[in-house]
Amino acid sequence: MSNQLTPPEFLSHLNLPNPNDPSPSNPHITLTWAQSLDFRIAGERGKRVILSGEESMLMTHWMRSMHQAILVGIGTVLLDDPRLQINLLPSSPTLLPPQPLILDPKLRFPPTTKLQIEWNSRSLRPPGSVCQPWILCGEEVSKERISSAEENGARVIPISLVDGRISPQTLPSIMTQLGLSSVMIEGGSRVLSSFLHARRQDGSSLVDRVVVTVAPTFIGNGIGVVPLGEEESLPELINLHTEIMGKDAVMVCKVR
Ligand SMILES: NC(=O)C1=CN([C@@H]2O[C@H](COP(=O)(O)OP(=O)(O)OC[C@H]3O[C@@H](n4cnc5c(N)ncnc54)[C@H](O)[C@@H]3O)[C@@H](O)[C@H]2O)C=CC1
Ligand SMILES: Nc1nc(O)c(N)c(N[C@@H]2O[C@H](COP(=O)(O)O)[C@@H](O)[C@H]2O)n1
Repeated sequence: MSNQLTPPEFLSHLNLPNPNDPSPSNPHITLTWAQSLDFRIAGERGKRVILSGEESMLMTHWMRSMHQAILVGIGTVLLDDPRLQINLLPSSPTLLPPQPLILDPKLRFPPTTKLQIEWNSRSLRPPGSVCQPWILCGEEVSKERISSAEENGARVIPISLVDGRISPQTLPSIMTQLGLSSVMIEGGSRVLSSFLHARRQDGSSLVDRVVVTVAPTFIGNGIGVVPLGEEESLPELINLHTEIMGKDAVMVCKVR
């Protein structure tokens, strides 16, 4: 746990909405990941790799605390079993974890995940220090399956799918309905790709900021930042700030 009481100053480049403002109509979207020098975010068959050093991992927890929600795809939940907590930050009643949102079209979310187990044992923890997992699934998921996930302690939000997926363009309105004004999207590969490619109706990027931690490591065989074949049409990024954090370089960018 860190003794540093405030987030790294360069995170002001995220340009987040004031948390005291009522939910804006366009919730803020930050896309973030940690990658190797060879554009990988995980090892063979999706095995989790710790790429971030101590300093940049701490920065990631600060970013989590600055957003109202944190979003990952079900692929990441099944492969990494993440906690999505802010456990590296000093304990303080003013530092709260973000609301976890899982994109899970078929509602595969198992009751054995750390996210679920930690929520179900919340009475053992300080109030507000753990959030209920909220799962966005397809409307066609059976009532039985939804009831079962809810009985296990998750909140399930059925929404209409586009090509079998939760369309990135629907996320802002879902977030507004849920009263969430900012989200940090942490991956994995397929989710990063669909949001990097996503545009608003006026042609601008759906994503407000991209924060990339680059670790001086080669992974070789592994999972790319975006799936194979989806690299060609990636948008151009405009660098707003680069911070050296320990062994890593952290870049805050805008999407052109
Ligand atoms: N180094 C890093 O920063 C991170 C690495 N990872 C790695 O990423 C890997 C998991 O990536 P993936 O298998 O691609 O899983 P993923 O986490 O991207 O989830 C993909 C699933 O989400 C569903 N989905 C719903 N809406 C979607 C949308 N709009 N776009 C894309 N998918 C949508 C898909 O149907 C699919 O089942 C793991 O190996 C994990 O370790 C994950 C997060 C961060
Ligand atoms: N910032 C960062 N650096 C890495 O090296 C990583 N492997 C990740 N992965 C992301 O963090 C999630 C797990 O975090 P917790 O254990 O819950 O704190 C993982 O699922 C990825 O989303 N991130």
